Amino acid sequence: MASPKLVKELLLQTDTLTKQVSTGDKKLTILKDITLEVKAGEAVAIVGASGSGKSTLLGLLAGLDVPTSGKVHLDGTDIFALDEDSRAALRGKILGFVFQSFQLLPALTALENVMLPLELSGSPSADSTAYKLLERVGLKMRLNHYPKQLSGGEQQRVAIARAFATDPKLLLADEPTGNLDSSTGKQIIELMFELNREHGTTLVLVTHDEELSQRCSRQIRLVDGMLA
Ligand SMILES: Nc1ncnc2c1ncn2[C@@H]1O[C@H](COP(=O)(O)OP(=O)(O)OP(=O)(O)O)[C@@H](O)[C@H]1O
Repeated sequence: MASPKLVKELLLQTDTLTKQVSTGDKKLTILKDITLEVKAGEAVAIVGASGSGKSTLLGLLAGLDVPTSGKVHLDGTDIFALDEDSRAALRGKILGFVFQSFQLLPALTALENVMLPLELSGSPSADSTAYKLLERVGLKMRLNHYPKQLSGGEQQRVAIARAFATDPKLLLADEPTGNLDSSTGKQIIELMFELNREHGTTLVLVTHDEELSQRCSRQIRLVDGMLA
């Protein structure tokens, strides 16, 4: 049993996390024996060549995918000891996500996209919180635009506002600058780190972007599914 102090300092902990998939009659090991720790407030980059297992690891850290063996402790909870509903509830409480492809809901406006996680978590002031966040990311003039009416950088700013809406302890991002030109990418990096400082959010980012990985306090490198 972890001590209360350990639980407070370690936000994320994995123990010999392994992921295998069946391809035809063969078993492919995508991740092998990943043991790592992330402390509250850290900004950590997961780096490595294409196919090294970065996105798979992020999916396991979020509890969106299930490991073949090993454990993930999130804020002191063994997430794979929970049933799916409890895991989803914990995710809603603790995690925010930013994806390479933004993943905004196309039928909702920018404001409605940011309001959604707030409404799902029962926030009584979803609209004013979402408004303030969109103002914070410089999109006050785009509240009622649909995703297709926004540029890539604007869509990613909405996605970041949405990810921070529930004030998550941990923000997971998969190639957040991957689909953006370099100057828009720089703005997105600045924004994430500003919000990281303002909210004290822990960041775990998968990235190929050298500038983004160097901004993080630590890099975790994967080589063929193993920690380098
Ligand atoms: N469901 C699956 N079935 C078979 N192979 C898979 C599956 N999921 C992932 N893989 C393989 O596992 C490896 C790791 O994939 P993953 O997407 O985690 O890599 P990555 O490091 O994020 O790559 P990239 O930087 O190109 O996005 C790849 O070779 C991929 O083809």
